[in-house]
Amino acid sequence: MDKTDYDVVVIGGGPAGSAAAWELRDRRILVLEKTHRLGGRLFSMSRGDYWLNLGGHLFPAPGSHMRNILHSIGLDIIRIPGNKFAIYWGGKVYAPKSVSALPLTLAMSFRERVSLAAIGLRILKAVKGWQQQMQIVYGESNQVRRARVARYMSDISFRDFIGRPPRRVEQLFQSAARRAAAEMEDQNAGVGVSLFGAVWAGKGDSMAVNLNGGSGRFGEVMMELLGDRVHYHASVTSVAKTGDHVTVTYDMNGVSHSVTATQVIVAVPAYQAAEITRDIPEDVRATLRKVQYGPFPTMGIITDETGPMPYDDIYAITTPDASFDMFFNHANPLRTGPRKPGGSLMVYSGGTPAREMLKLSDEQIRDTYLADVFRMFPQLKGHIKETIVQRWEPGNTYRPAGFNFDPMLAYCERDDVDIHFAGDYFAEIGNMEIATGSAHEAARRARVRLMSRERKAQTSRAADAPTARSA
Ligand SMILES: Cc1cc2nc3c(=O)[nH]c(=O)nc-3n(C[C@H](O)[C@H](O)[C@H](O)COP(=O)(O)OP(=O)(O)OC[C@H]3O[C@@H](n4cnc5c(N)ncnc54)[C@H](O)[C@@H]3O)c2cc1C
Repeated sequence: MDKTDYDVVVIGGGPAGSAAAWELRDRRILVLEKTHRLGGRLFSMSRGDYWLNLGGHLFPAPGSHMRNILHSIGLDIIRIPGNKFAIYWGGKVYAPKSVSALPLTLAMSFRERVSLAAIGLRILKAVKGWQQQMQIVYGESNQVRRARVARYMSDISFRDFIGRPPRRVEQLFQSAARRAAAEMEDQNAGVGVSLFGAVWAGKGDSMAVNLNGGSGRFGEVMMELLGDRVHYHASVTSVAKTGDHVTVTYDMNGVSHSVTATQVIVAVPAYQAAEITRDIPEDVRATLRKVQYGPFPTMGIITDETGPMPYDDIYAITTPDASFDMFFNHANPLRTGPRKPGGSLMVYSGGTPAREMLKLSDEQIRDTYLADVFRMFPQLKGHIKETIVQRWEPGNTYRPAGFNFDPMLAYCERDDVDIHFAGDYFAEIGNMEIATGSAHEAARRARVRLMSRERKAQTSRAADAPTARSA
């Protein structure tokens, strides 16, 4: 085996690429990241007592890959005490103690109430089924478990599952479903159900924590720890097998570079992986191309109010009556002692409204979003200190009804490949846990393959070496 420049080259420095690199840090590694930072779609910026959040923010439960990595790189999580299923409806914010109280509390007609309760019961039953699929079965690999969860209610769309309720009820579910970055028609029923399952699990709520200091801390600390093993502004254009190694070509500051590696982990969104990776089976490339993503225009807001606000005890509000679908109060986890002045909010849209919103300029997006923020909370007028609009394309990945990911799963089972894949598209809906979990598996496969090739090289060197007698 000829010596390559690196044992492993990791492409993309989002949660998946950073996690893979961290796991393989004892090896000769190189991370190629096309932007100036690590963290990908986890992104926040420190602002005094608060942080301005622009990307992913809800972190998974103890025992998850993400939590294990946070622990090993010395980052703390903080609990989110606030309500996560509040609704802005007919000009009022409803934040009942239990999600089951919503059909009884929202102002609506009798017909709408009955419809909302009936769909709610059906979703609750489906969430129970989803939770069963999520259970860990001893002896089962993570990949098999994930594939099982992804197949849950994957044959029909969320729209078919919900049916055609009265218009106002439909708007409510439409807005909630857009957290998957897609309309109800476009995502399968399992995706929609998992969205409700993540926040509707009572004490077992699987997403009840934030990263202290903001989700951007993940990438910032990874940048410090991985140091010069990362090249920034390095946009990979090709990953190709050359003899017994892999050649990675990338553009950096307008100059084309090439490096060789024994193993490569491709940790970029699926459609980009399909474009840059040569020498993979055509059914795997076709599967990567079919993975769906929807955009998320997001706006982070720093406020400078000096007294309490009506949303202080709320973390998330679904907003069917606004130009955005979700409103988040990122200061909620910090409202434990005396209330400090100021705050941090975020709003975003998904699905069709997100695509429409992205046709506007940043200023137009800001003005449209702010008009609705003021309609919800007029107390905020005169207290907006800073806004930043972020255009996430891709925003999130989701699976449509009938999507078949089996070619990629079969490829991952093979023990004769040197190009591995990781990313949030390994699940029915994208999230940081899938990104880091699939990265852990890709890193393990790369390490096994490296070790086996090193053993083979050692054996052949030993066989070639002249023995004492023949010498
Ligand atoms: C607004 C928003 C809210 C979200 N909320 C949550 C949440 O609360 N909880 C949760 O778990 N998830 C959430 N997510 C999803 C989560 O952020 C993603 O699932 C996660 O970031 C995916 O990680 P990844 O590494 O697979 O991809 P990414 O984060 O997209 O990282 C990919 C990296 O690859 C780089 N790259 C791309 N192409 C190339 C190339 N050719 N060469 C070199 N580098 C390249 C990119 O610059 C990027 O850094 C949210 C996402 C958004 C946008």
